[in-house]
Amino acid sequence: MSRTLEAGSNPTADQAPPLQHLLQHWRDYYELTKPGVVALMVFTAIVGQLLASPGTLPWNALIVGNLGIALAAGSAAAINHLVDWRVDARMKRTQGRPLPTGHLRTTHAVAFAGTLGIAGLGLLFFAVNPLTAYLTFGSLIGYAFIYTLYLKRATPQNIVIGGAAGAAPPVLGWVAVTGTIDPHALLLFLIIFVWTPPHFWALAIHRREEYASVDIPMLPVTHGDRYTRWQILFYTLLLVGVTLLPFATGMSGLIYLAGALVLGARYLYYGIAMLRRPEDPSLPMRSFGFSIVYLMALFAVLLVDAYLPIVIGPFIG
Ligand code: HEM
Ligand SMILES: CC(C)=CCC/C(C)=C/CC/C(C)=C/COP(=O)(O)OP(=O)(O)O
Repeated sequence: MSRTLEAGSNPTADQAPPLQHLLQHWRDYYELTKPGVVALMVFTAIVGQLLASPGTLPWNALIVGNLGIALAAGSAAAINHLVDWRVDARMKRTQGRPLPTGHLRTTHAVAFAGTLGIAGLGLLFFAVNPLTAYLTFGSLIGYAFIYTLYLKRATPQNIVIGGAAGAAPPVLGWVAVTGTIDPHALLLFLIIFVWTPPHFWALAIHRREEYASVDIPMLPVTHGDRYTRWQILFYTLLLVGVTLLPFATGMSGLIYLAGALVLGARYLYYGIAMLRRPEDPSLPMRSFGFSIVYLMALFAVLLVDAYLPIVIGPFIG
């Protein structure tokens, strides 16, 4: 077996005492947590928290709650690296990760994931509220085990179903403040749930050959490039419809409506362009990049819409 296929063969990782080992390899551990993804998830959780408590800052949920959610999500991401390291070693995009390269041993990664998970869920249970801890635990199991271990390898609908775990953070944030599941929080869940397929399938089109080579049944592998592009357009249209719901239900106002329409129009442009110009190899990854800007901006606009009147209210009487 080649060295890149032996997870955890690095001798310096073996011998150093635990603290020194952590300091030496902090970058590898950091990478295990998928920090970019977790950062956006925490942002959506913050928006959930601030919408749950207009006008007052829910400090405990903001600080302890988000720390707990980030630790649990980082733990789930590290378990995903552990479950997938053999597959990751065979795909160009992922072969430089800490486990396939042998920068970290699997036993160390197991200890790291376990510590993060217990710390995160413990914080949520004891210092926030039990319901937030239960729901976060469900999301962790949903992503790390149900999606990664089973769905990812079983069906091209893997990311549609598995997307539920990644869509949970605004609900987790909301529950961290109120202790109950609010229908408005479920609207935010629905937005991320419907956003996930166009987010991921654009990347999957670009990486179709890699997924095919490791027998992961992503939609472009099982149903082809063109069918996936139509599905992306279908979900983007659905997304534009779903993003109107916060306005339609009176949860958000005109600032949000304008932002959602402008962002939705841009996202639809990518969906249509990908169908009209299948020969343009740059479009799928540009659409993937825009999906991240889109979600960040949409949640930022939700916040601006809710807080602008509170912030400028005193100045305009
Ligand atoms: C099942 C659901 C999801 C799947 C399959 C998925 C898949 C992916 C993949 C394959 C990448 C590329 C990682 C790389 O660059 O190697 C990625 C990046 C990213 N995803 Fe997702 N994603 C999902 C859900 C989410 C959710 C719910 C969020 C946030 C709310 C999110 C935010 C991001 C961000 C911010 C990046 C860029 C990370 C970076 O460049 O560091 N994703 N996603
Ligand atoms: C507790 C809680 C909120 C949990 C959420 C967990 C979480 C970090 C979800 C991330 C979703 C994601 C990046 C999926 C890609 O996995 P992949 O295996 O398809 O992608 P890869 O090939 O890049 O690893």
